[in-house]
Amino acid sequence: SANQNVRTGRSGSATAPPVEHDTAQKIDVNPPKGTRDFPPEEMRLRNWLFSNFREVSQQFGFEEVDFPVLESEALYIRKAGEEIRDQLYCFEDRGNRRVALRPELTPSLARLVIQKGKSVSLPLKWFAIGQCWRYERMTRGRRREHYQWNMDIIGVPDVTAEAELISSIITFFKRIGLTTSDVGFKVSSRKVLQEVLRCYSVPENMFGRVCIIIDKIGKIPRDDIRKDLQSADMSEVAIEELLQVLSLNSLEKLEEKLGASGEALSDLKQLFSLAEKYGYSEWLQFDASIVRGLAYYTGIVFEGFDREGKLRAICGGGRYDRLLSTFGGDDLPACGFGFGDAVILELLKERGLLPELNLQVENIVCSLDQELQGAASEVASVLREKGQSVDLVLENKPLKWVFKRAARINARRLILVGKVEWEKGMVNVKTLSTGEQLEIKLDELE
Ligand SMILES: Nc1ccc(Br)nc1
Repeated sequence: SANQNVRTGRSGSATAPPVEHDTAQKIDVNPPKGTRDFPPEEMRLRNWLFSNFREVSQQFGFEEVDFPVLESEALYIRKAGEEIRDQLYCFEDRGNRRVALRPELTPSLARLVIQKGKSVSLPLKWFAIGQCWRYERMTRGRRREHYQWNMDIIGVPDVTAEAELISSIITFFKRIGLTTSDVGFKVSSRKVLQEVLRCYSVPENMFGRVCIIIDKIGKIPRDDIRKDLQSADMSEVAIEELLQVLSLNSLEKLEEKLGASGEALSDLKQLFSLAEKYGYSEWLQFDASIVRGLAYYTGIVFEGFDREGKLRAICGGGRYDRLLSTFGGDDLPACGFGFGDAVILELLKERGLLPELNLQVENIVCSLDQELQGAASEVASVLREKGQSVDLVLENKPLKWVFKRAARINARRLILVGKVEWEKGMVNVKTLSTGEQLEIKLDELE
């Protein structure tokens, strides 16, 4: 309290003994392996990215949702051998519950939709921006967390939903200055795979597993792909046929291979026709090798890629009509995508499209002597009540220091509270860009 001379730690008086603290031990000031801090400059860039995610989602009429970063491990235990399962950041909590840091948002969304049940009217158009985790042996030095933007449409069985989702991502790309010469979408349908597997009587319960194996094409040696497919009960002939179909990159060739009656072809034809109507056909290409690495996709799948081919997929998504029933809910048609915060920033950096985002404070307020500090606080409050931003100088600093700080925070005005002016109810206002200096009555400040 004011009348005691209690040491407050750093600046207390010499008389009282120092407050005892835990014995100092040097801690590692870096964040845990694979994780990031967001100091102001990085946080401005992240906020810029997320504002664009959010504004596009709202422009498409989507509502924002979020879920706990910690979920029951059971949400992610799928038997298809996915990488996401191998890298689950999971543990047993103090209540002996098996829990996991979410590796993706879609299972949480499915859980919430089931929880809401009949109380929500369809279709649901929800979006979320959430941190997702994986525990990867740091041998590969990759990140263990990233932020993902998701948009999902629940309750629409037609590919009109997928067309709308792709349109929203293209809108986002255009907003941040990317064009179809920078990025594109590879589009296919898992029904292509399904139709081939059925021709060779591969058991339905192998479908998810085969998809995960196919997704590794280009990432592991071709012979390993063949071995994995053999282990999924596929014959040599079936494997050959499958690998041939996966190399198709035109709907005409797909029709020659699979015939004109299959759902895969009709879905894809409808999607490309809708793309024409949206005006984004040039952004899409059919590529039968696209299956995506999540077991629950059942129909159209797509991924955004950089045309220079230097980076990993920018985003990806598709239809997952069976996910809800795997959680014991009633099946509902569903589709969505995930868009990570890493590759897009690498791409923008490479294209020289990262925005210049500087701190901008309208006013810096400073008293010219110690007994006017209270007056300076009064001036700051008056300006803040008018909705203006104010950096109030809190200590007795030389003017040279104040001008330096004003430049660093890009202040528009410097408000000086001096004894002579203050006695007349005035303050000294300096417009920093022009150097113009005025004496203004406090209640006329705006
Ligand atoms: N699923 C997932 C989670 C975290 C990171 Br980093 N990458 C992928």
